[in-house]
Amino acid sequence: MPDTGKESYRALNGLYVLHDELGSGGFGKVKLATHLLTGQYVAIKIIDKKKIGNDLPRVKTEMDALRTLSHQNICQLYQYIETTEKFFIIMEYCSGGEMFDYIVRKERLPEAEARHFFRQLVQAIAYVHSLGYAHRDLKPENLLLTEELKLKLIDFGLCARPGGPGLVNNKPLDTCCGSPAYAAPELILGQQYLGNRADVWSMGVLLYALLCGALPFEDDNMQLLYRKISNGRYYEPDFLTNSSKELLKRMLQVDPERRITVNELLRHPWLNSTYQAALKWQTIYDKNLVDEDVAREMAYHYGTQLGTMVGKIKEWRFDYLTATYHLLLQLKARGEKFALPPPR
Ligand SMILES: O=C(Nc1ccc2c(c1)CCNCC2)c1ccc(Br)cc1
Repeated sequence: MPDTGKESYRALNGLYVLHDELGSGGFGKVKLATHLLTGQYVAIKIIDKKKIGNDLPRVKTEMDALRTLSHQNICQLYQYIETTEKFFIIMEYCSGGEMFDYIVRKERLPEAEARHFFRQLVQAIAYVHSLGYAHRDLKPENLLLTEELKLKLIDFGLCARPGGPGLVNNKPLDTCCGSPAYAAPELILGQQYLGNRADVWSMGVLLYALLCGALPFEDDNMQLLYRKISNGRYYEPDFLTNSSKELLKRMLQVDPERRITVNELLRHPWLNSTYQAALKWQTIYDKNLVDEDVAREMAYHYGTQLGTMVGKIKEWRFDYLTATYHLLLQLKARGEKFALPPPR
């Protein structure tokens, strides 16, 4: 009997039910699924080991990053299942879909709306860099939106990690990666580059896309595209305000030494105008703090003491228990009732 695919999904039996496909990335497909115990939607990235071959290290890189990163603007890892044939990466479902589709639908965003999203991206990247990571593949397809139009960063398959091949913070990196249209000049020229500064360039390309509904550097011919990026000259539509033009100029500096840094970005007037609170980039989550209401509901369901359940949650094993905790916490944060069935 040919493998209907069902067999290789048996690791999900009783835990998740799969629904339609949400997208297929470089690594495999992402499917919508239901987490059975809570009835909540999740996104499951399914990676076939045979198909990724020697790209396996990128999956490990992403998993290491996702285990460490926990931030309000980063798509949360819930659970990770490895079988002989597949990886199942169970993630937060972002029902608003990709930022790419959002921009296409609206053509371009008014400055205030672009600011609403860009502030969240800067917060996510400031947090990622503070832990010594660089994302290195920033593009609209890797920015997802929740129902409440919160921004969530995904796809750390190309990120540079601390102590990896060439550190991130002000240490040279030499692996070329990411999507050319968003890639920094120093990166496409194959020079050694700093992950943090390359991310700022990509964020500049993203800000241009948000504000203009087009890319600053575009050409079907790869060589011509590379030349445009290396020259760093781009069209400034008349509808751009002077402050937007000034910020784009600071971000799309060909010389990484002259490019604005993330720390300067956090304080830039363009990001902070019309907002009282300065950008708070730190994570709102504390791995040592477990929500007691959620833990109590889980202790009831699993028939354990509250203290025992809190201890189990704090192990952060990214198993079904971790997924259940995050999903109940999300329900509580949305002010919805969260209850688990009584112990069997
Ligand atoms: O939620 C995700 N994608 C998604 C959610 C909703 C929609 C989309 C993608 C686009 C397809 N149309 C429906 C709207 C998602 C979550 C995590 C990862 Br990794 C990759 C994708």
